Amino acid sequence: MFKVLVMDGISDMGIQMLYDAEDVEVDKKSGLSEAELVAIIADYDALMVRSQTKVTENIMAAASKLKVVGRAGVGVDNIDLEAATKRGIVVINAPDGNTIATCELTFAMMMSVARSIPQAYKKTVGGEWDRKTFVGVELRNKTLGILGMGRIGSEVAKRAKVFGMDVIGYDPFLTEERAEKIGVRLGTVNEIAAQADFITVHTPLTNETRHIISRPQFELMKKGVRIVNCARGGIIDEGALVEAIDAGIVAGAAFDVFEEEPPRAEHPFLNNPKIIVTPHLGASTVEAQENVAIDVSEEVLHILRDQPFKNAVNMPPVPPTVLNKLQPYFGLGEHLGQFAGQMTDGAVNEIVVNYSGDLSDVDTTPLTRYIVKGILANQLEGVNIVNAMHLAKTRDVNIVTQKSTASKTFTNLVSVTLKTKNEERTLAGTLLSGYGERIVQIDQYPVDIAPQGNLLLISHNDKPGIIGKVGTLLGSNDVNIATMQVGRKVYGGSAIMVLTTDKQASKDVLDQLIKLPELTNVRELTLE
Ligand SMILES: NC(=O)C1=CN([C@@H]2O[C@H](COP(=O)(O)OP(=O)(O)OC[C@H]3O[C@@H](n4cnc5c(N)ncnc54)[C@H](O)[C@@H]3O)[C@@H](O)[C@H]2O)C=CC1
Ligand SMILES: O=C(O)CCC(=O)C(=O)O
Repeated sequence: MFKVLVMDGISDMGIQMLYDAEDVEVDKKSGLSEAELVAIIADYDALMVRSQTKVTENIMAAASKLKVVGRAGVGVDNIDLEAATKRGIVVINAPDGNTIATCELTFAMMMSVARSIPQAYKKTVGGEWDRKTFVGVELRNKTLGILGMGRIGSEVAKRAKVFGMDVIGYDPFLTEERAEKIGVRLGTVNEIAAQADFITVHTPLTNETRHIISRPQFELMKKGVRIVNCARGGIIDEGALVEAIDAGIVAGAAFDVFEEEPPRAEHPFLNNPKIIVTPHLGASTVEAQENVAIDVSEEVLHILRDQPFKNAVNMPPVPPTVLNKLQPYFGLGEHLGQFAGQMTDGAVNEIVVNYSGDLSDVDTTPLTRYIVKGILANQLEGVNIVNAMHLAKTRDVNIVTQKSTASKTFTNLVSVTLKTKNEERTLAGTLLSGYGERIVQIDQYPVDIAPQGNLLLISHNDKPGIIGKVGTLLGSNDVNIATMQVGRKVYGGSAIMVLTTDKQASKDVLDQLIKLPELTNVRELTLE
């Protein structure tokens, strides 16, 4: 039974599938301190949060069973990604579910700041009928500058066009073609600062975007500009904004997010009549909360059940077309890794993976993760596809990936070479239509083995009668042979024998085998 801890009031409707799952037990809690989470987290296989809970290194360190942290939203700045990656904990988010909600809040903020709606409301309910103070501006024919033209920024741009606005966008990843398609002009941050009547930001908070709008940009701005931030506190320099309002440059600002949340009672935004604020409500619609909770619940279930998942933040994204092509090979990759890892002794210095045929024209990094996971799992505990590359790097294992266009015999071939100080071993496998995974080469020997269960890998000198001797010895020790493969390059030379057996041979049986004079090496391998 998997235990899932759901924090921060994530929508019950959205997590219904977790309540319905027979292999999952859900605990809902909120407002726990770091120490309280540290005390209980070891019980849980999955943790789901919004932006309130900070998932820190201390919490991860105590989370001995935790496989996944699910963020019901976009930004993962409340989760220590490095700590998660180190421990093989997958961090997933729900990037699509709250786009429209946040875009619509941005628009609501833009219109509120254009017409001073919150200020007018406050006066009216206070008994004043003031029709002079609140003369606003229209959006039509105004220039909107958008920093960050991803999901939310693009949706804001579309709506702004319908309102008759001229839109300038800045995003290092926005191509001219895409900008043209959305009907947006490209501009630099400073061009936007100089030309816009409204500026809204929709980037993540990174080293590049922190204070991307600060004093030098405010100094370029037209008098009367209005500023909106529904992305992250810190993208716009809060102190510089207050100065620009006092200097009469900025006519109004609307902020949903703060450098420190919740803001201190004496925060300068909270008593400034030109600044309207909301408590990080961008994603707070019934629809968005349901969407993100459904998306995250689905992914959490996939991860707990060892099924493929897509929105991992601490692993590079895999485009669906690539994933479709690679997914059938994940099992083969892991088995090749497990096999290769158990074929060698001593520390691995280098792993060389060669992909040929069908796999040579796609980014095979996700498949390499499975291979490396299989190899390291022989030596280390807690290896998974999230931390496999990281663990290899921290152990100075060099990973080399090669591609060759065609294999002479197979339409696809994955070969793995492990180099240690003393040896170099190679293994190759393929996916055969109708037969599934096959190992087709061990070192220089051609073989045909299904990589599963218990295997005995025997090196021997090719002599008449050796197969009989091995069979008799195993039989007399009640080890039933399921399949047997023999490979050799030349008659009478060195050869290998690979047996699959119905149960593991005991240490005693292995000792008896190695005493047979024709055998030079015996290894038992277990593939999961
Ligand atoms: N207020 C709220 O409740 C919510 C806030 N957000 C915030 O909004 C942000 C944007 O969300 P999405 O549009 O879904 O993300 P997204 O990833 O689709 O878009 C972000 C865009 O920012 C661009 N970008 C990155 N660095 C940049 C830079 N230095 N200068 C200009 N552009 C840069 C990226 O290229 C990308 O196109 C999130 O990172 C999150 O922090 C998201 C949802 C709700
Ligand atoms: O969970 C929330 O309400 C915050 C949403 C947010 O900021 C995000 O998705 O990045």
